[in-house]
Amino acid sequence: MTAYGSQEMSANLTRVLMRRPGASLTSADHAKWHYGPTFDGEKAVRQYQVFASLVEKSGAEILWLEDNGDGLADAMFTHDPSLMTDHGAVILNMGKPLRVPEPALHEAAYKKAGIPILGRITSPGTVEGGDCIWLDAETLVVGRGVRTNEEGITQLAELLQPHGITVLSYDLPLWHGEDACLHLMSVMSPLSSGLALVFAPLLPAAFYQLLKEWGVAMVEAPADEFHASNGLSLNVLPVRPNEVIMVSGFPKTKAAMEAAGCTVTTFDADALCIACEGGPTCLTRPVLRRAP
Ligand SMILES: NC(=O)NCCC[C@H](N)C(=O)O
Repeated sequence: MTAYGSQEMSANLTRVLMRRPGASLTSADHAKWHYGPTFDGEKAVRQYQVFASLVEKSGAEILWLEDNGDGLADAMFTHDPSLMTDHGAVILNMGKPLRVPEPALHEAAYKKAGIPILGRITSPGTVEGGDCIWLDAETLVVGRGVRTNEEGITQLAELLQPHGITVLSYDLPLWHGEDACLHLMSVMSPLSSGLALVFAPLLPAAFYQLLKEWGVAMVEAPADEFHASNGLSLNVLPVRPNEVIMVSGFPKTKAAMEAAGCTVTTFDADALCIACEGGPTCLTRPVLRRAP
């Protein structure tokens, strides 16, 4: 099956590229990878298994990349090295130097699956998938920050423009610095086409105004849980519109989404997501999202 296509963020998750963590993660030097004090490789692998079973249970087909000990601990965050469009995959170029080899793994997986490659971002351009959010199928919003630069955004816009896609870009704050991970998806998680979970204080102001103009209803992520989770309380994965998977331990954020009509499933991820700075969306690269 070669099905692909995804120019939206919350339609039914039908096919997804994921990498099971193994030796590369369990042997990772936490200081080198900027992993926090709750990092525990073996526990992270167990927590990942629970997460993967939730994705499987949602009905999505998983295309697996395996961790064969290549040392790429962050490669489990498959959201970032490529972007899927209705016209094929865009192979991105990483802003975090330790992650530079990862896009080649995605390219090989897509070729094996018979999914066409639409194009590539090349140096000095950088774009990471976590900085890209489809507002609608013709509008991609990109966060310019430590991981995604102006040259990368220009390349991406040129690649997508012939397909009728407009790229809008906004500056992200530095927040915890160049070594930490702050993507556009760190401050906004789409829940359905008209609803998003946001941490407004870190949203680019003009992007916040655009969301209001487009009539996107915003659920505010409670600040205390956002800070306590290193921002991961906000990173939630829709498997269907208004049906999401999130990290456990943040009841106020969960309740806020439920009050907005969402069904929320949680899993424990202190050693995996909180420590490694990436949540459920970051652990998945949607290959096909299909409207219900
Ligand atoms: N899309 C995301 O926010 N991905 C999280 C990636 C975390 C990883 N440790 C990184 O620093 O790139």
